[in-house]
Amino acid sequence: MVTLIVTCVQLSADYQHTKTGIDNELMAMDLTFGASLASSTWRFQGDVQKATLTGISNLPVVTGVKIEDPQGRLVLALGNIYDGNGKQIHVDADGVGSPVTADFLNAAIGHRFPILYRDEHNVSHDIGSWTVYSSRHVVVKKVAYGFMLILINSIIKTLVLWFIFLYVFQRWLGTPITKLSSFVREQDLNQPGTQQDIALPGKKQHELHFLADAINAMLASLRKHMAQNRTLYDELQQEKESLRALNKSLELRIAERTRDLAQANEQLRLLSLTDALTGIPNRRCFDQTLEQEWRRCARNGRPLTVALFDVDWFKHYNDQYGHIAGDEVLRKVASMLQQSVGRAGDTVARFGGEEFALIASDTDTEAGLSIVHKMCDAIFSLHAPHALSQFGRITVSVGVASCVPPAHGGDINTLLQAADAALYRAKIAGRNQVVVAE
Ligand SMILES: Nc1nc2c(ncn2[C@@H]2O[C@H](COP(=O)(O)OP(=O)(O)OP(=O)(O)O)[C@@H](O)[C@H]2O)c(=O)[nH]1
Repeated sequence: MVTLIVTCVQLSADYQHTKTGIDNELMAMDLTFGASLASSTWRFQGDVQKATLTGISNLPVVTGVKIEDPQGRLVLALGNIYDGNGKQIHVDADGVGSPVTADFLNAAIGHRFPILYRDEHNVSHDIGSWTVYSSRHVVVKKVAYGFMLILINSIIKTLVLWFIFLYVFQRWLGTPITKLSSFVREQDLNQPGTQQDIALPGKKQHELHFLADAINAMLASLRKHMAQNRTLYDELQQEKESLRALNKSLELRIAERTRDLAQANEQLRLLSLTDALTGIPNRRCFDQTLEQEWRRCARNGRPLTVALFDVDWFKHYNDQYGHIAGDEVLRKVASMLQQSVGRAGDTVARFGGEEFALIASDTDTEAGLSIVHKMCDAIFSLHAPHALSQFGRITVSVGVASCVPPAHGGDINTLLQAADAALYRAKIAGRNQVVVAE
């Protein structure tokens, strides 16, 4: 671009210089041809005039020439001239004029000179004027050659400068920058032990050496931080492993504790349903079992029998043998009652105090009586001495009640009350006997 601008400036100056030169040449023509033209015009020597004009028009800088009389009328012309109307025309050797296309290059530069003839008395006569023309085309043609030289010169200079610049750039900048970028690209900070620095050739005196030093420092810092990160990462992994192990052991302990808790709950549940003194189901268990069996028999339309056992004259027994002995008897009675029930589904429970109860599902009165008698016989067979009893041993009175629970409604308490009423009657009737509810 700079070359182009410089060339244009140079060309413009050259154009102006050439134009001035042509102007000067045209101006000087009057000195050369003025006298000849004045003489031939004064003497009306048309041939000489024409020959002179042909000679003038053959000059390289001249494009046209014309002679006019003192009144401004065209006398003789050759080449491109302006006529009396100011129009540009071309006059050939035969004096025939033809119009010329007006354009920038054809625009004529003319110089008009008076034709003065000095006679033998040294008197000056104005006998007309002559005008010589050149054009921009002539100037451009002259300049073109110079322009070509200037252009070629500029191109060669530019190319040489470019090659020098490229060589210097490549030698001092391109190669080191490529080396630096390859070095940075090849660095793998995740590979410990590949530590190396970059060193540029030459003395450390220009910016690229400073850049290389900065890159080396930066990489050293990055490597140091990466090593620290790796150590931290390893520590974190170890922490993670130990946490995982801890978590696993905690899970095992929780599972163990959960199992223990479930066992403890089960034990508690069993304890809450077991009578502490005798080890057989307690009153709560009796109530739950009776309710379940009541519903089951109601669904199946099956009979259900309940029996209430009460140890006879037990207050007297306690009084006679002591409370601890009384506890022992209660344990024996409970154990015997439980052992003597026929089926696994029958439930014997401590009803409260010295009272026990039997639940026999799918059992009518007759079958229930059979079981109850068997149980009473077992108690009687214990031969547990009771000095204050008329039977001399521990006996029980029993009230038995049976029903088929209704599918809807019905009241368990009614059945229990019936059994209790039967038990009361057994007591009234003399004890050690079984009474069936009415
Ligand atoms: N040793 C002992 N005695 C108990 C227990 N529970 C209740 N008793 C006693 O059992 C006795 C029951 O007496 P009562 O209700 O008068 O009846 P009974 O003396 O058996 O007379 P009848 O039932 O009419 O034959 C009371 O003295 C209670 O203290 C117990 O767990 N252990």
